[in-house]
Amino acid sequence: MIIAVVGSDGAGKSTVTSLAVDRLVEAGEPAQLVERWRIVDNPDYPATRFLRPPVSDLRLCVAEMPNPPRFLFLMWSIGMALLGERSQPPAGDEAVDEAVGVLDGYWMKHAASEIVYGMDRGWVESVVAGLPVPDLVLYLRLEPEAAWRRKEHDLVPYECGMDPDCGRDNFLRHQGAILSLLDEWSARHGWVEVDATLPLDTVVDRVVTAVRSARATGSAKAVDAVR
Ligand SMILES: Cc1cn([C@H]2C[C@H](O)[C@@H](COP(=O)(O)OP(=O)(O)O)O2)c(=O)[nH]c1=O
Repeated sequence: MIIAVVGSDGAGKSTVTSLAVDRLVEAGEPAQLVERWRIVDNPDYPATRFLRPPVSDLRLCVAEMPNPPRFLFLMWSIGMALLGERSQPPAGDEAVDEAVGVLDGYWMKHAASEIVYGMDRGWVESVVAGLPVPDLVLYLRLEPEAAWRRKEHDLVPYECGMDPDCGRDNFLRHQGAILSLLDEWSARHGWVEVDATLPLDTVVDRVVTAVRSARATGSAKAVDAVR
């Protein structure tokens, strides 16, 4: 089962996903955090051994890539994180149904961002349609102003319309455009919106509840549980 935690930059994807998975694992539940950079220097992913740490350098290299290679790299890396693990049980194994991969981000924010950077929207949407469809998407929704307050001192140009100075106006403009696309996809694909301005504990609780409910009852009922 695949559950994606998505949202624009600063919405809390990494923080919330990591805390939610920790909580599930501590409770003995078969949840696994899936994020793209786990494929680096990790023997569980033998086919990605050509990638070299540190991840901070890889991130810089990605930002320097031209499109469409950059977008394709981002989709390739999350696809590998999801599907390329050596220890994955064979398809059809019961464990496949039981295990929950909780994705930090998946394709959504990057696809939106690359469309804002000028990629053809129809082409981007066709590419992501070829990736595994999540059983549930939890959309941490945060307005750009609130994201700016969280991230003001921790920004990279990629998050700010490639403004090397990471200025406020460019951040707000770029993130506003990303949010519009995410809102549209959320409505179209039936994502479950979680108010990311709620206290962190509450947001984590909602994600944990949704994962448990999805495992126990199937994704449709998990949608009701989190609402
Ligand atoms: C979840 C959360 C994050 N933060 C901070 C932690 C980080 O410095 C920053 C961004 O969080 P992060 O989890 O990195 O967001 P994302 O992965 O969606 O880009 O916001 C808060 O201040 N409050 C919160 O409730």
